[in-house]
Amino acid sequence: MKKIHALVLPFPAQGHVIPLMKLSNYLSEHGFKITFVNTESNHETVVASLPKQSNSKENGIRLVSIPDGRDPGAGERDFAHLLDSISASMPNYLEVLIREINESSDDDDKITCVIADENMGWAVKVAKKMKIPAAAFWTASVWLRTVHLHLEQMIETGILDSEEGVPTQQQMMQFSPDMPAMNTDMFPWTLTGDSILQKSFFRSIRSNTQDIKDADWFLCNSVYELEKPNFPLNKNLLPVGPLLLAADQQEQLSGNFLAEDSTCLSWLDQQPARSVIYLAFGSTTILNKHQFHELALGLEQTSQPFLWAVRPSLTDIDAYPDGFQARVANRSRIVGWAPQQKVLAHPSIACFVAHCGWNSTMEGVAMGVPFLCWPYFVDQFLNQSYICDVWKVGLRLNKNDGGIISKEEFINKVMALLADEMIRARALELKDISKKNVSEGGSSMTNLTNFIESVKSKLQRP
Ligand SMILES: O=c1ccn([C@@H]2O[C@H](COP(=O)(O)OP(=O)(O)O[C@H]3O[C@H](CO)[C@@H](O)[C@H](O)[C@H]3O)[C@@H](O)[C@H]2O)c(=O)[nH]1
Repeated sequence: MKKIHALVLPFPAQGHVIPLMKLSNYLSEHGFKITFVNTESNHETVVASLPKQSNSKENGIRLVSIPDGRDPGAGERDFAHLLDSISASMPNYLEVLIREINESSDDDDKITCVIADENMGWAVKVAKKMKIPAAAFWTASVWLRTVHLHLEQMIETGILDSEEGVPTQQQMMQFSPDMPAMNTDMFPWTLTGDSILQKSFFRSIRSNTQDIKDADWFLCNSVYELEKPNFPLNKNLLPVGPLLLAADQQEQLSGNFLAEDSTCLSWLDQQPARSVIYLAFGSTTILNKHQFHELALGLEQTSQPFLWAVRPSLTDIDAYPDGFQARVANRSRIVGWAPQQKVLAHPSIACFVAHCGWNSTMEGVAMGVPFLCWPYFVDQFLNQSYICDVWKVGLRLNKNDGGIISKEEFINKVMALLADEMIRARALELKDISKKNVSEGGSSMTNLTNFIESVKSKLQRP
């Protein structure tokens, strides 16, 4: 029988590379050979942060790269330019890569299936043109995908301007009677804080949503029970989440862009059960100096131990209050990049102060940890609404009139969250639901197994 060789293509951002790498680890352990395609700039960071002993070939995952089409030295955060150059140049680079691999391989080694991030929906078209079966993979909430699937309808009915996706007026939208109504000002592409980016983002969402339509399979990193009302609106979408790194598999690749600082795990071992506040803001959040300073003071004034992931680009290097680190040294750990999944699973963690990126949301839910929500942009406000209003496993932090989450607000909400037994109980219920889904016979696990079988059977057909 022909071996399955999947080419996996994430959107080139941390919150996309990680879940597709988790999926790749799983598939490689179930007989797939994986060629994982990064853009050239991300390739170096992913390879550099691999554990020294890891050998991606042995894992069955080969890391390769293609250009994203931007000039060398383009700004890391110039997302608008990135979105435009991806759609202009990457389809061609991808086609060339697939041809090169197939022409230099024997029959058993040719690419037999493409798994593309839906944010790279054009890759489904490339695969189809080359007569290769394709799966589309959605990395965010199904709720967000529902909104995207309604874009053309909202443009036709005049709710959205077709150029920039700006709502023509503020109004409440409800896509399913069993979901909360959302104000049009929560549409993620309008929450980028930059009109050029908004336009590119909207254009990219529209074309990707069209391009994925011919995919053979649709997968997402979610859990059926958590997003039930959205599935009837997302035909054929199979939830396979929460995707996690296997706790006992040291050899799995993480896809991190920064090296993990695992020294915090032994520090966590020394802390009392359910005592530590864990704070992490994903890969793109930026806190201005004033906000960061205020948060640090708030942390100092709670008497709780805390573990804070402060990536180098989170804030200015001199944003800490004078003497802060020395004053909190005996009850805190600050790391550049935490081994987040292991941290959230640790019994000493009491709560998760999170920016509500979808991966962090899924990981926190899977580990049964209550959330304090600090959304920054795009879909994170929708995810906050899930956490606080739908699942009821967390609390919101509100900004003051100056646009800042004050230290008083932070302290009050941390204390309220730690004392809230209902939230704690509900978080444990969701943990249980998530765990069942990814255990043998659970719906996510069954979907993954069926996907694998379906890919195999497609390859056997002449
Ligand atoms: O110190 C850290 C901080 C984060 N992480 C991991 O990094 C990932 C971060 O992903 P996510 O929580 O989704 O945040 P972003 O990186 O901000 O993700 C982008 O992509 C997501 C998925 O599409 C969107 O939901 C977000 O809004 C978008 O910003 C997660 O797996 C975390 O476990 C670590 O391992 N260590």
